[in-house]
Amino acid sequence: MIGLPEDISACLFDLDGVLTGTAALHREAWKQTFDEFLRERDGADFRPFTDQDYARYVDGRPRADGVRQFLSSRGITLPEGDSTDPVDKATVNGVGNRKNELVLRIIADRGVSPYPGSVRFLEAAEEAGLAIAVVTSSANGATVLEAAHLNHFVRARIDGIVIKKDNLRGKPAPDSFLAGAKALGVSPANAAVFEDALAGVAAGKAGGFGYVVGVNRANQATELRANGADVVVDDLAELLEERR
Ligand SMILES: O=P(O)(O)OC[C@H]1O[C@@H](O)[C@H](O)[C@@H](O)[C@@H]1O
Repeated sequence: MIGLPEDISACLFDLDGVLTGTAALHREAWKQTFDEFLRERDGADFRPFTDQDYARYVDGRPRADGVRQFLSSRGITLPEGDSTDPVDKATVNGVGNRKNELVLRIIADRGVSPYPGSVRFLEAAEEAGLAIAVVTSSANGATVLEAAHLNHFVRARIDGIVIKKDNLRGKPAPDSFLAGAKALGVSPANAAVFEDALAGVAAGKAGGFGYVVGVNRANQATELRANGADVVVDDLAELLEERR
């Protein structure tokens, strides 16, 4: 009764941009980080980081992958460094640490709100007896889930910390979603993936999941379909309305 195929028994939700409005906060922190980096490197007439750069190279991917992918699109390669690098060090980790410092500050200042339509959908999924996992590339997944008061819906969480610890390939590879399905004890064919990022719907498609729901938060319905979404909605509550 919740707008999913009959044989779906589990839901794997991305977090930022699917359940909570935090994708825009990540994008803002990334823009400030990369623009500062490029200004420092190229001077005042640097080419700024755009929304399209975010969608193509950064959105949905683990932090370090986002740094590498975007910089490589500008012909820049940095040494990896390590997780203790200061925020002004020109390494993949240094740039990532700067972004994390900014995003945590933005989250603390503005707070985290869940999308009301997503909360309604979570309630309906729970009531329908579906198993629920959150699969996010963010190492801040636990903090965001808790701040949004959504923890009680979630039976399993695969986040950026688990991805690193278990050496999983980041989205668009399917590994994190496959780990989510495994944690819930369901096969991919019986699980639905919910994603707002192009790399995320691509991961759902690559993993052979039963249904991939693209959540269109950034005016990219066509791209979500092209990258693997079976259906695209602007808000998860639309799925509930379809079946009324
Ligand atoms: O830097 P974090 O919090 O570990 O997050 C990694 C990525 O997590 C994803 O959920 C976001 O879509 C990306 O914007 C973000 O870069």
